[in-house]
Amino acid sequence: MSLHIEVENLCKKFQLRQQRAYSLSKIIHQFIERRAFSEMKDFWALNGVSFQMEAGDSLGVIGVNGSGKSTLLKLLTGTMRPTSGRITVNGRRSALIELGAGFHPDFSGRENVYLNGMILGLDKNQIRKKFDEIVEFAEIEQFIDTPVKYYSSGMYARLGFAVATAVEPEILIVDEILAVGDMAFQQKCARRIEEMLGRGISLVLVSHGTDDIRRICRRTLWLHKGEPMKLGPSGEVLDSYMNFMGVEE
Ligand SMILES: Nc1ncnc2c1ncn2[C@@H]1O[C@H](COP(=O)(O)OP(=O)(O)OP(=O)(O)O)[C@@H](O)[C@H]1O
Repeated sequence: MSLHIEVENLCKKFQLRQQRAYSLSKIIHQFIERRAFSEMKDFWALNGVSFQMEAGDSLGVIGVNGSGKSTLLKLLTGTMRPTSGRITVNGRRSALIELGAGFHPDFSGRENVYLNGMILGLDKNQIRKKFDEIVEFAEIEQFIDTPVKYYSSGMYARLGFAVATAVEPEILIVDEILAVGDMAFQQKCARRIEEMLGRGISLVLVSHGTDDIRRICRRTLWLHKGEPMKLGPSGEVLDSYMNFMGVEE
């Protein structure tokens, strides 16, 4: 089996500006002397993450707010570079990590399908062939010629998901975004993802909805403050995570 994703000791450091806690007289003194009120501090958003994914593999990523999940996805999509470590992605990626990312608010749904499809690597003809299927999946026939700035967040997510999955990626990277759709749509997305996995794509899915991860993802990576806490079969990792969080299913 070919390796779709290889991540080795991945680290991402940010520089965080820290305001110094000073008295007012000190602040005035600093200001007069034109000295900085703040200093930069290193902050590791991701520290030593490693995993491999084969074709057809699925990885869930969980963790509390600020644990580094989105940072990992940005590194996987190539929109951010690691501070150290290695990341190799073999295959056409399609990412849904920001609501309506790549959508132009003033363009209609139809125009955005073409724009987005082209960004994701299809030509005009290929998009034309898939157009009806995309609109039908998104269930927004009635609004397809309306500028997307008038869409609800659910409609944005539907169209974004429909386009991102219609381009037949080899690697699908999905952030929390599915959570904005209603339950029926979430189930429809989950079914489409399962079909795609059956065809051999790889999936990285970030979700706070542990049910989705348990159902869809073979393995799960639990991040905490940027550190990999546990990586293994989803059931085991999710049980440890819930235990750690003190929540019962
Ligand atoms: N560009 C940036 N500059 C500085 N710090 C950043 C930057 N991006 C993220 N961080 C910090 O890195 C940490 C991890 O952020 P990240 O968005 O990856 O977390 P997350 O697990 O996706 O959180 P959430 O569940 O809230 O979406 C956070 O503390 C965040 O403040």
